[in-house]
Amino acid sequence: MAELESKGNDVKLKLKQYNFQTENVPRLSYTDPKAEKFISNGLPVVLTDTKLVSSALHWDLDYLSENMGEGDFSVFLSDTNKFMYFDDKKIENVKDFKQPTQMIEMKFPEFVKTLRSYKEGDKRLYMQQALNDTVGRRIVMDFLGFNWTWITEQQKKNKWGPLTSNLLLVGMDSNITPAHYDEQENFFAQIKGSKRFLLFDPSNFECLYPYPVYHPHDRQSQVDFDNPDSLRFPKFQDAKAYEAIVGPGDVLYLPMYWWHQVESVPGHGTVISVNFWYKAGPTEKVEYPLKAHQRVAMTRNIEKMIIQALNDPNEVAPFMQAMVLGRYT
Ligand SMILES: C[C@@H](CC(=O)O)C(=O)C(=O)O
Ligand SMILES: [Zn+2]
Repeated sequence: MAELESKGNDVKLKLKQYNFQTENVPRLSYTDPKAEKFISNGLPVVLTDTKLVSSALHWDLDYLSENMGEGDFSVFLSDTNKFMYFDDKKIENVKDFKQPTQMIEMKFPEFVKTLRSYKEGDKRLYMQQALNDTVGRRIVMDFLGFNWTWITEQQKKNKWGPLTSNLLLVGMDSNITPAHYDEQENFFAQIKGSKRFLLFDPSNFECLYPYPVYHPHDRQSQVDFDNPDSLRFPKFQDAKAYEAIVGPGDVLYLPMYWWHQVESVPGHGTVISVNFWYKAGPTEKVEYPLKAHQRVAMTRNIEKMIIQALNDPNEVAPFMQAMVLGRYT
């Protein structure tokens, strides 16, 4: 991370500038009592010395090519540098849905070859694959070398559910995962290169205008950060952003329901990360006023009920308008 800090201003210059204000996410040692407090309060924090993935800091394209085994890896192709997630099981709900990316299965060496032969104008690539037991022995040893003692202690202390997956992310610098939220707790470990996170707490729901729950882009923001439509999304200008730049060895605690846009910092070549997604813990006792993430969960449940009851996504908006317009507005 020091290398990145020494170029602090350059990095800022290379990073896209947006019109919302940003505040820095704290960078703390995991031994700092404040760090544990942030995690237990569901607030983002960058932990600088957990050694969570120290056993993988030597990972690079050649090493992974030799040791990732014979399995297939999901590689997303995009005509732009944006890789917006979509749920293909929901495509049937939206007429003429335009897939923003194509996903192809590749062996790791083939992915590396394609990545290395990339030239301007080609489709950009982003591999996103949950680690599984098809990987080679060396990767297994590296994986077993993760700091499971610390992270399992965090899981227990915060009463999270089970670890659901470790997503391996291997992408080109400048790749962007547009703003979205996930319904799992996340320790995001950076291995090679750097990533900039723009984070928004769950109360920004009204400023980030997520797609409807039935939409393939459920949980993703409708707002194009590069060209926000202030007529359709007038509250976007009120969004309150936090910023974190993570480099090799850094771990970002990314709380469930927190919005994040993730930008691979230009000029660092291939960018490699592994995340640790944990199921939420048991629903805490409901206290009033409701917390923002509880309101988001409630909104989602109500939308799902209406979608199921009407059995036609096209009837949802008119139904909700009839319920609200002229009665609650
Ligand atoms: C996939 C990742 C974003 C990225 O690293 O491009 C993310 O959204 C997450 O870990 O929740
Ligand atoms: Zn995410």
